[in-house]
Amino acid sequence: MIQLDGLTKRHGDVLAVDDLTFTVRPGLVTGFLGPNGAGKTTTMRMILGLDLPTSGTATINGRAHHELRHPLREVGSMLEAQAVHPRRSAYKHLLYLAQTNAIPDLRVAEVLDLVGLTAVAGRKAGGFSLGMGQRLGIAAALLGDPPVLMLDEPVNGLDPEGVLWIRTLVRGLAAEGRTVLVSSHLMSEMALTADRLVVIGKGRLIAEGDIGDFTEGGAAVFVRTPDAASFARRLELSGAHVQPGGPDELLVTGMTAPDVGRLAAVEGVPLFELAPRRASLEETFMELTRESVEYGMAR
Ligand SMILES: Nc1ncnc2c1ncn2[C@@H]1O[C@H](COP(=O)(O)OP(=O)(O)OP(=O)(O)O)[C@@H](O)[C@H]1O
Repeated sequence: MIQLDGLTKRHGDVLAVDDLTFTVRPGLVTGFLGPNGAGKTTTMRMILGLDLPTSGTATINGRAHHELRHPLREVGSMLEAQAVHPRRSAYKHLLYLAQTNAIPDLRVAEVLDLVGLTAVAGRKAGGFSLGMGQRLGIAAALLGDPPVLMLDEPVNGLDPEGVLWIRTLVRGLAAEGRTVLVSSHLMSEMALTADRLVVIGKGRLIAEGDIGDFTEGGAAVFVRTPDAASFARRLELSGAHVQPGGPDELLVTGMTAPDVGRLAAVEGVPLFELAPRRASLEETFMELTRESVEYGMAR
């Protein structure tokens, strides 16, 4: 479990992270979302003890990072900037990490296999493609078989096969009962990967909840009927909100699809289409972060 309590980081005039309090639970993938500059990386760096908070605390399974006896065995991470010596082979890189963290040498071969790098383990990491570099970063994160994992934008720049691989891996790690925090600005990706979302903007918590909560809020009902104008008036009299669409089309909010259908039946209105529409995660995210993005652009 990762627990943040009033976590705050100030860089001069910039409040990069502003009083963040939330919990990342085990057994789930938690997506950490926010527009560029929202403070995701800074938050992850503080959890990992790489940046000191101005105030507040971040703990991993109840302890601050500096209190962890074998950090790599308690939390694995991959931040955007990869610290790999370019002339060192993937195998040597992982072996060095293992030996400095009291992890058995044999585990290196295991994680290389897990991420599909066994065949290129002897090659210099400097010559790796982006996708291979990400796999090596993940191998390092998994080296200590940690119960907690944090990945900063792991799918950035990957091809579809790489994206699918990360998605499957991350879901598998959570299914094993691990705590998994994944940052991203790709809402569509999080919709497929995450169970829960924490959304931040301007360093502040904007929303937190199960993935379904983010799409249900904007639920609407699409209606196609030749009596659109009169049915719209009837719907509004019943308390729904109606937006006209194309010819014969209505978008109804504030009423469920079965209730719209029942009202049409009572009124004798022919329906050619009646379909619940969930707001996409992308739309909900844009709506939630509009203010912080505008603020960001005005700076
Ligand atoms: N070392 C630093 N010195 C000064 N300002 C910083 C420093 N690190 C981050 N910031 C600022 O803090 C804010 C949050 O940055 P951060 O990198 O954490 O955001 P992010 O959500 O990870 O964004 P991105 O998706 O663009 O990486 C930004 O305004 C950034 O410019």
